Amino acid sequence: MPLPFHKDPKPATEEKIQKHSHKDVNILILGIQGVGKSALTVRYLTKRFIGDYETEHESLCSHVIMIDGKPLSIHILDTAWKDGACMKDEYLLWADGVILVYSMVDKSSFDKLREIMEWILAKKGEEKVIAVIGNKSDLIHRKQVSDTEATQFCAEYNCLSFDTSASDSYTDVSNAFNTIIREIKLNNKKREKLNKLMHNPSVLAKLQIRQSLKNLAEMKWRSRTSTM
Ligand SMILES: Nc1nc2c(ncn2[C@@H]2O[C@H](COP(=O)(O)OP(=O)(O)OP(=O)(O)O)[C@@H](O)[C@H]2O)c(=O)[nH]1
Repeated sequence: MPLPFHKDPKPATEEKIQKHSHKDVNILILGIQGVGKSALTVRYLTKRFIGDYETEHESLCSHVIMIDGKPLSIHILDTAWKDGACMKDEYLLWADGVILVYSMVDKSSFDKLREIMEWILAKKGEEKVIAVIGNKSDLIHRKQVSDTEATQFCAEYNCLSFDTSASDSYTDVSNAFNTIIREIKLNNKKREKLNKLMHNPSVLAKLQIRQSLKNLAEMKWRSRTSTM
């Protein structure tokens, strides 16, 4: 039976991920193997939890969702970890938002987030919406990551934070994704406004004058200190 959303069965190629309109929302999902990246994506887009997912390749899932009464095209790039090979600059460039997933029952998956986050920051990714999802909250008896650790991490990197169970709660999963998507829309609007402003000739002229005055003041200050 065809899935009620477009899930590309082949690996997501660079060409494919470049095609989307700037009004669409592009989400990159990262995290080590087995944390539930595919389970979360499928749960959000189809409401279903299948249990077994293809793990070899990354895949691009495209879907039109209704958010706040309006349709919106979203594209989710569900990556395959492969020792971090999925941390590709072009993926980050493509994304409007990044979701980092760890499993609450695997401390090493949480520890890995710091490395991923540092890579994102090194590539100036802080302009994007970044969210952390702690998945498998249904396995509370096997929990290895405390709430304090997760809260501290998200506060340190100023990112959104969610707990989910892809297997048990569609509501938690959809709440996490919808909140992230709303944040992305807001962020994209702000960036668009700033972009327009920076291309406005009168604003550009004002900025150039301000820079020239600053340079002049610096020159005066330097010549005064060299004669002292
Ligand atoms: N109990 C429980 N199991 C889950 C949950 N989410 C995913 N799983 C299971 O965890 C395993 C891995 O899930 P995937 O969605 O394939 O994880 P992934 O991060 O996409 O893994 P890779 O594709 O290998 O990178 C599967 O057996 C899922 O059924 C959850 O919330 N609770």
